[in-house]
Formats: sequence, C-alpha cells, structure tokens
Amino acid sequence: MVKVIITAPKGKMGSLILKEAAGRPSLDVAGALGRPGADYIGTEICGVKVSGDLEQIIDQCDLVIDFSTVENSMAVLRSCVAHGKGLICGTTGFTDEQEAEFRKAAETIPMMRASNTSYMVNVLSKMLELGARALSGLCDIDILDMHDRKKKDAPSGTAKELGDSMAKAARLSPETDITYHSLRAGDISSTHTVFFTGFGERIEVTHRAYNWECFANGACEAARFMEGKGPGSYTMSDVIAGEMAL
Ligand SMILES: NC(=O)C1=CN([C@@H]2O[C@H](COP(=O)(O)OP(=O)(O)OC[C@H]3O[C@@H](n4cnc5c(N)ncnc54)[C@H](O)[C@@H]3O)[C@@H](O)[C@H]2O)C=CC1
Ligand SMILES: O=C(O)C1=N[C@H](C(=O)O)C[C@H](O)C1
Repeated sequence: MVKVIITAPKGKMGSLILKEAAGRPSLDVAGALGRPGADYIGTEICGVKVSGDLEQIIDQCDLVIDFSTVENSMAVLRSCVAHGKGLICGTTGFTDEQEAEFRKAAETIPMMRASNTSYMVNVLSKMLELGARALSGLCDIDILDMHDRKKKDAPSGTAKELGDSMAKAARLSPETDITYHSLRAGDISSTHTVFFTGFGERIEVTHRAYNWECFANGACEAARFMEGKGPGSYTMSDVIAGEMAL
C-alpha cells in the first residue's frame, strides 16, 4: 500500500483526489496539506487530518500528490527532495527553469510530472503520434485548448504535452511546426482539439472532459503505479502501458 499526502484539499482537483484516494484500498492517505492560515487547518476532510505545514507531516508518507499552484508546487518539490519522498505533480504553468528543476529532482526521487492524468487523454496522445508521423509535411498541425475563465495558464499543460509527443514522434519542432490556440471562457471544462489541416480535407480529434473526475482517477492510478519505484522520471505513458499492452 502506498502512503500518500495530498495537497490542496479544498481545491477543485485536490478535493476530488482526496475523496477518490480515501476510498481506494491500494492507497493510505496519511495527511493533507492545506493553505497555511486557512480556517480548515487542523480539521478533517474525508477522515484525513489537514496540516498547514508539510515539514511536520512529510515523513509519514512515501509520496506526495500535488495539484495546486506553481508557487506551492515548487515548495512541495523542494520538500520532497529534502526528505527523499516521491512526487506526482499535476500542476501546470511552470517556466522552463522550473521544469528543469523537476527533471533534476528525478535524479534523486521518484518523480511523475503529468499535465493530464486522464486515461483517455493519454490514449489520445498515442493516437496523435500516429497521425503526426503519417501526416507531417502534408498538413498544418494546430492544437486548440478550451478551459474555464479562471484557468491561469495558456496554452494548457496538456496542449504542450500533446504537442511535444507528436513532435518527438514525427521529428518536428514543437515550437515552430505546431501552432497553439487557447480559449478561456465561462465554465468550459477541459477540451482539447488537434487539427490536421490539409488542402481540401481536414482531421479534427477532440477530447472533452465533462468534469474533473477522470483526472482524479488517473492521479490515484498513477500513485498505485509509483509504489516501490526508485528515483527516476515516470510518465502517464508508463502508467497506461500495462493496460494498453503497448
Ligand atoms: N494533471 C491534470 O490532469 C490536471 C491538472 N490540473 C492543474 O492542477 C492545478 C490546480 O487546478 P485546480 O484544482 O483546478 O485549481 P484550484 O484553484 O481549484 O486549486 C488550487 C488550490 O491550491 C491551494 N493552495 C495554494 N497555495 C497552497 C499552499 N501553500 N499549500 C496548500 N495548498 C495551497 C489553494 O488553496 C487551492 O485550493 C492547475 O495547475 C491545473 O492546471 C487541473 C486538472 C487536471
Ligand atoms: O486547469 C484545468 O482544468 C486543467 N488543466 C490541465 C492542463 O493545463 O492541461 C489538465 C486539464 O486540461 C484540466
């Protein structure tokens, strides 16, 4: 059983992950990390005690699951490195320098950076690799991500990851061969469309999340996958590989 600490238990994602993880026999939720000073510090959510200080509780876990903010995630990353704990980070919007710090950390701790933990999105990524290999040079490739008006980052982390995996598969540049578009409006829930646009014809492939449960389920699957893993960089592609028999 993996012992986990879950951050942001009042956040949109953190609250769903905590609820899902608390009900899974494969996971033991050792604690939750809330925003310091918040009125819910010291209370229990889903039967889990909420602390405002990761240093006080981190030694009770094997792994931290963190879907919060860039600032908090960088602090969580540094604590995980200092205490030799694993980390699944689903937060998006990091700078290149911050991403490099995650890669460096993977030399000493088990690390999963995953901008999208939905099983379907990660299957979609495999389908798009095939599309990009078959169609590169014959068409334009564009990615449109649509999210609610409160989302902080654009393009989405998912758009960037899909672009990177297509570019790697088809030997393209993710910066110059793929074009990114973002719409932030109302309460749109995560929607990604990839367009392969030729002349006289076009392919559009879309993933629509109706709510955020697919990401919470995927985060818990990822935590189960991380059990017993040593230092290194792991991806959702590794998590789904067994199920897809890739
Ligand atoms: N990887 C994936 O599949 C997904 C990733 N995300 C990403 O996850 C992140 C969070 O998204 P949401 O839950 O929608 O945002 P949210 O705004 O609902 O939640 C963020 C939470 O972080 C908490 N927080 C801030 N500072 C903190 C601190 N010092 N200690 C503890 N908690 C702190 C806030 O109190 C808030 O509850 C975003 O970067 C988003 O893009 C969102 C959905 C799926
Ligand atoms: O903020 C969100 O909602 C989401 N963020 C992630 C991203 O930036 O790709 C994953 C998903 O799209 C939901």
